[in-house]
Amino acid sequence: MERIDLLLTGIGRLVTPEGNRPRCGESMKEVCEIKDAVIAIRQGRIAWFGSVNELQDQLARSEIAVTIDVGGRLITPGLVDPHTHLVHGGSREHELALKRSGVSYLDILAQGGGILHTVRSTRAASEQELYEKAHRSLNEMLLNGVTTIEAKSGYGLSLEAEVKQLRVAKRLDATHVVDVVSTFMGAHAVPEEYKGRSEVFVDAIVNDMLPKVAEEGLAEFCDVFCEDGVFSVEESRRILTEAQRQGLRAKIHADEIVSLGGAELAGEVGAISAEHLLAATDTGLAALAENGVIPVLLPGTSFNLGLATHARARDMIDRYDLPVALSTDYNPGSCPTESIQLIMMLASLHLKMTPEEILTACTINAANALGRGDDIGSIEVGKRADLAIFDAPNIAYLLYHFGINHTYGVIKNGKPAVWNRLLVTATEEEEAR
Ligand SMILES: N=CN[C@@H](CCC(=O)O)C(=O)O
Ligand SMILES: [Zn+2]
Repeated sequence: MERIDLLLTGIGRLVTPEGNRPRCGESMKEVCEIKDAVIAIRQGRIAWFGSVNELQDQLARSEIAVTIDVGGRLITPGLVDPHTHLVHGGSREHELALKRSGVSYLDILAQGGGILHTVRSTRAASEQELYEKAHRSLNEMLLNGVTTIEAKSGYGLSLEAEVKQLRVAKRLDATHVVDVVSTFMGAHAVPEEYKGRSEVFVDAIVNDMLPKVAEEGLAEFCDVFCEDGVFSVEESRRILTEAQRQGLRAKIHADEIVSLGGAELAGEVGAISAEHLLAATDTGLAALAENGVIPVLLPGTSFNLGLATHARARDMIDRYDLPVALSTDYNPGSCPTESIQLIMMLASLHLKMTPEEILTACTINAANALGRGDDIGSIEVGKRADLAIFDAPNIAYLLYHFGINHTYGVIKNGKPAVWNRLLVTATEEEEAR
């Protein structure tokens, strides 16, 4: 007899992209769909899955510890959110009136607000305060069906405060059921004490911060806000190549507002992903395609900033054969939402992506944007049993019925982490600490 720890039955529809690699262009639409499915889980991983009718022999040969009937619901891989600014202090609702009166995002930053406001709040917050705030956000994400996220630093902008943010992210990864992948983003803005001396701040990033982050293993990735008035292409190149030399993989906030050449740089340095890309040129998109860079699109940000333009997802998929990923960009300024389901709806509305493309973008392509395509991002034998269970008949319904949370349950590492819409793991482990 084959031992099975958990058997999920009564799956009305199982939908998943296939394989471990990023799904490019046309192939983003190809998902595997199984009606009346079952999933067997052993030691936190998928043992086997498929149509219940075709698995009768397998079922008869199994010794099943626990069976849960999911009542005809929809199951997908656990969603992956590959671009968040999870750990930060404070909030910025006071900037709402300014934004509504037409002051631009970059002007608010140039006036010492925006990211710099959050830098002041983050520096002033204790590690415990940052931890508790981020923990609440992680719960929201989990309740949305998310099982792995990326978290960037970049609101410390000093060695001490960046390390504080990254330590909080590490602690969350250890204590919270959602996996947290860390990115060092010391080059998020030039802090006030370095105003007009960005080259000196870049020296501090390269000579002081990066070595500390690399030595303590505080982050896997390094990101730079390559933008007009923030970090130039030359400065971004210097930081990212130095980060790569020290063992971190490159990510770039590229061509978000101005066509600066961030996408071209992403291609040149062989970044794992390039994010935003609203203003990316054709040359930039070609550079991503030629160098296997994953475009991570953040439609919540263009929506919340009230921009008339959106990232060219259709061109990326149809003309450049790119593997588009989607993310919340959760942060206190340009996109204060943890809701990946809202982002999925906006990807349908503004980016004109199909339901299948959106699922692929939020699972296997997002997993690859974090270098984790072999372990998560699809329902596959041997992969981690991270699953989202939705109160929906099919994936199109998730985009159609908007503004609500469709998640009924979440299975993380083979165990229920959300059930009947409620958190079931208040992480006993964490409480014991
Ligand atoms: N654009 C730069 N960074 C974030 C926003 C950070 C903030 O406004 O606090 C982003 O990805 O949108
Ligand atoms: Zn961002």
